[in-house]
Amino acid sequence: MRDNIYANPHSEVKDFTFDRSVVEVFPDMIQRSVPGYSTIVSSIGKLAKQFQQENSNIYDLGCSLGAATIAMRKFVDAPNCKIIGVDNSEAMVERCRLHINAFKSSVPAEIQCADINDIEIENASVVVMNFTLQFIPPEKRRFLLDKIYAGLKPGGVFILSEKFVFDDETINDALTDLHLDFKRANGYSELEISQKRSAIENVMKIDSFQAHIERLGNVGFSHVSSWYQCFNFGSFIAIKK
Ligand SMILES: Nc1ncnc2c1ncn2[C@@H]1O[C@H](C[S@+](CC[C@H]([NH3+])C(=O)[O-])CC(=O)[O-])[C@@H](O)[C@H]1O
Ligand SMILES: O=C(O)C(=O)Cc1ccccc1
Repeated sequence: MRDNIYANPHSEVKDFTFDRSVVEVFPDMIQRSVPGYSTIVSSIGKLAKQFQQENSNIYDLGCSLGAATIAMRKFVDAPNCKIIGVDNSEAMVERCRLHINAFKSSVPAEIQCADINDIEIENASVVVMNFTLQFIPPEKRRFLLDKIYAGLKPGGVFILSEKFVFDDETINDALTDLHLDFKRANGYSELEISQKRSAIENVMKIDSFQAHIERLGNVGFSHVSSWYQCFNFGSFIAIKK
């Protein structure tokens, strides 16, 4: 279904939530809003194959409808690997379970409805946060990343995709303009762009590209790099020694 949630004027633009109305249009919304999304999702599947370890867990934190989980199930083939998807939106989890069950795979996948700040991360070869950290309160991010690092096995990988702000204002303006043109080219009106920006401004707090790199190093990851960027969106890999 086409995302037209902000196509008409809202008398009051409420803070964005991943409710049932968003779930209904989510594939369209994220495809038309996040540049490079489908490339990132399919590559996450290939990265999971590169870093999979037998007898381990693979986490998809903030899984939404399970796009990254489904991509990983296509590539993961190590013995006794289980994918654990977690999301705190009941509407997302309900629909995600239907999506996962619609794809035949020998890789077990379990979808939990929970707050990722409250769950255990253990025996992990791969942890994915595909555009999720930006919705976690900033003061909770470091503790969550420390938990992810502690729960990863040696040689494990953390894959983190985010929207970025850039410290250099000239660069930030240029890449933001490219993103807005991307949305316009995908059929969003100025009204939709403006109302969506208002809806997410209190609930989606983005960090700088540099802050992500520095924090991942401070958390303890031995190898950290950006592996994909499209305008002001992109993805990092961080590998535990
Ligand atoms: N504290 C939390 N605990 C659990 N889930 C949360 C929390 N906060 C937010 N979420 C969930 O994180 C997801 C963010 S969307 C991820 C896309 C997906 N990864 C994809 O690859 O398609 C990104 C976007 O829409 O831009 C939503 O499903 C929230 O319910
Ligand atoms: O950054 C934006 O302009 C977005 O629209 C990102 C987004 C995509 C999907 C759900 C919430 C936010």
